[in-house]
Amino acid sequence: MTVSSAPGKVYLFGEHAVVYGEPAVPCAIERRATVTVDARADDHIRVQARDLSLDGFTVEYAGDTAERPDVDVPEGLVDAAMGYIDAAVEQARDAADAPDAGFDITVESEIPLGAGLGSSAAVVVAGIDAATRELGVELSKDEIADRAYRAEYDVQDGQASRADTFCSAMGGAVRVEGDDCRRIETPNLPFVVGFDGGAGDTGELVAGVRDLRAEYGFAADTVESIGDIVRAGEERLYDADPDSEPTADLLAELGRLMDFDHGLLEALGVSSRTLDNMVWAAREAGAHGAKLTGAGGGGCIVALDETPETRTALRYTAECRDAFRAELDREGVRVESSGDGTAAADRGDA
Ligand SMILES: Nc1ncnc2c1ncn2[C@@H]1O[C@H](COP(=O)(O)OP(=O)(O)OP(=O)(O)O)[C@@H](O)[C@H]1O
Ligand SMILES: C[C@@](O)(CCO)CC(=O)[O-]
Ligand SMILES: [Mg+2]
Repeated sequence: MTVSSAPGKVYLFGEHAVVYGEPAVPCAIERRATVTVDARADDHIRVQARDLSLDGFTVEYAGDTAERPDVDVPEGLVDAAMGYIDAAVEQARDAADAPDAGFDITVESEIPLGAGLGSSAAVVVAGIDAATRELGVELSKDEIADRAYRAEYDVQDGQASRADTFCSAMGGAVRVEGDDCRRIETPNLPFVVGFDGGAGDTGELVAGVRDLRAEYGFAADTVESIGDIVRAGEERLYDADPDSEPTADLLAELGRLMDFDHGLLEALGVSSRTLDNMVWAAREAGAHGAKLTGAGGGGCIVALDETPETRTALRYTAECRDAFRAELDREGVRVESSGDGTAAADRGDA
């Protein structure tokens, strides 16, 4: 049995525009998806995903033929869920040259689904890590990030950037521009997350921006302007001392750019009334800046505030279901236990 976990993320800025080759800066946060994988003697895949709905479900199938004895959730949801896990299994089989490998898989997660915190990337990254280790293959973090990207790309019909999967695999703050992915050192940024209890469909939201961009030059300009915001923000990050607390100037400037980014995302049609209300509640509470994170449509906002004020204000905001401080995760994917159940040693970066 092998257990691996991987973190979710928030976007400091750059989501959506990153799909069209602009840079983005996502940051891994200390909320994890944990995937337990047990090799089977046959080629069946059995999945338990209790967080996927209120009831959770179990699916067992072999090859392409789904047999769903215990399913009590809508079929579309099952298909959506199985897409990411299937794709992770395919990547692991390919990496280990074991096309007929079967697994019992359990997914547990602290990351709300479809809420902009990268639950899909975390599940895929942890799943590929656990399944390949279970087959005796140890991939570097870079290889896991690459295979996880291919899995998300397939499930999202070619509409995915490398940002979420690279960030989840490597941990920390990262910068992604097309195929160029790197870690960047930043001071500890005081992220506060507000969650409206809802979700957005990443594929649909990305398709909406793609259509707007194709129809209107000014929508394409808006996407480019998001890239300009990221370029301005990263200059400030490179100037900052990663080993010190962020200065008031840095927080003020990053916050201003986050506000600007949210305005442009709103213009591109990916915000919602509840996300906007949480953004305004955070700003009025004194946050340096606030924006939606991830695909949008519903789910989470991220604000910058080193005090408890924003969190408290969000908790008193009607549209907000949950508000929490999100610490930067600097570790990325990690193995929790493998083989005989002993905690495995840390693996170095590739
Ligand atoms: N705990 C889980 N168990 C099983 N599947 C999960 C779990 N968490 C996420 N997933 C898979 O990820 C899908 C959600 O991915 P989606 O990309 O739509 O949202 P997200 O990754 O949470 O947000 P974003 O991409 O905006 O950051 C779910 O439909 C499911 O297929
Ligand atoms: C909306 C998007 O930019 C981020 C989703 O978390 C899509 C992607 O990068 O694949
Ligand atoms: Mg996702």
